[in-house]
Amino acid sequence: MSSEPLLRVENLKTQFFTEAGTVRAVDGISFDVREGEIVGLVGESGAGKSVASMSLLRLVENPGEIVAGEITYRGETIFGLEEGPDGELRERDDMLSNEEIRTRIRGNEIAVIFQDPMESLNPVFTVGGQLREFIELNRGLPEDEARREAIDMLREVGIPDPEERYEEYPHQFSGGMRQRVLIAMALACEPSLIIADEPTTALDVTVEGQILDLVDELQAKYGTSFIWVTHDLGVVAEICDRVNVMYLGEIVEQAPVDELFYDTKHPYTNALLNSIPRPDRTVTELEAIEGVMPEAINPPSGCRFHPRCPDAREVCKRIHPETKTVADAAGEPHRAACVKHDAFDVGYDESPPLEGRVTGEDGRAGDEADSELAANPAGDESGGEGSE
Ligand SMILES: Nc1ncnc2c1ncn2[C@@H]1O[C@H](COP(=O)(O)OP(=O)(O)OP(=O)(O)O)[C@@H](O)[C@H]1O
Ligand code: NI
Repeated sequence: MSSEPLLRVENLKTQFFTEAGTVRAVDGISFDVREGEIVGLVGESGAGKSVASMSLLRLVENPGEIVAGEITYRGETIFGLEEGPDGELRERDDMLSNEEIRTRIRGNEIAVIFQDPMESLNPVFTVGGQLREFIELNRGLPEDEARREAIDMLREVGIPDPEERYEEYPHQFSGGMRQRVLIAMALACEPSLIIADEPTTALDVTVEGQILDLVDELQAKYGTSFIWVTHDLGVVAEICDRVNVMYLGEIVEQAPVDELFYDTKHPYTNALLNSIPRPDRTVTELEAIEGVMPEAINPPSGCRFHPRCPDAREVCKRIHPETKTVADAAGEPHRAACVKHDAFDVGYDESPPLEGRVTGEDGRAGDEADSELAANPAGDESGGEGSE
């Protein structure tokens, strides 16, 4: 906490202006990444994880736009707005130009790894050739030196016989090996930060485990910081130091990884945890999270999670909670956006449970509600996960 973080994101908002309405994909998130740590960005599909990641390098495309917030990397402004003389918001003078982002930051300082290596690798060129060219362009090395470096990098990420594999094409590599190539490419310019957007999601569990081990190893060796995007809390447990849980464009819980798992403060995180297998729990059946995530065009009033939340009360429909520090996690703030915590003091304890909710043994009812609906706290927003 003492030194300035590597990357600081404050109140970032990114929206898509579509015919159906404004999609508030990222809606005021704040987090930071320190030197040498792996920070998780976790949440269900549509939570805004990828849009947040793309925003960090100003890669959001039309009809999307960053509309608010500040992104600072090593004291430099990647994004920042100020009020102009006409009262309108305008980009700050000290904001890096597109040219500076492209030549100085992207790849060299902050690299990105995406889920699908085939999108990042060109099928008609050899793997080695692509890596070599990337190194030549970004590090200004002569061809033979870049070639040696590329082979070293392939070896470094655990590709056997790198000299021979250098000459092969992407389709000759397995999914896991392709992902290793992308990691090599990301590492090639020795960036300080790598943003990895679900890079292991398409892989089988064993290969995923190997890649995560590799990342752990490389992270320790190079001291690279990572932002690791995933919907999988199992992955988070394996590699992250600190975690941000996203729901409908917002960060609803933020904590060091152990605190997130063992002292969970947000019901959504709890629901996510209940939906994965855990070695320290004997669950016979995995619980699916009730309901589906609503659209980011028209988010629910109050707490956006309230229609699916087992702890929701009337007050949750009205009050939109900011993310606040609700506990101390060994000197680190443990933050959550849920009014059931004392830090909010908005009358949660006195507030009646939401109408039509199953609240326990006595709350069952609603005469015309059939058993399926009554068993589903999310009511008509249900994704059809009725238990019987
Ligand atoms: N080009 C676009 N135009 C309109 N809406 C978009 C666009 N890209 C993303 N969105 C919307 O922004 C929201 C966040 O999407 P995002 O891809 O960041 O989710 P995610 O958390 O990465 O999900 P996933 O796990 O499926 O990758 C979603 O509601 C999505 O529909
Ligand atoms: Ni995504």
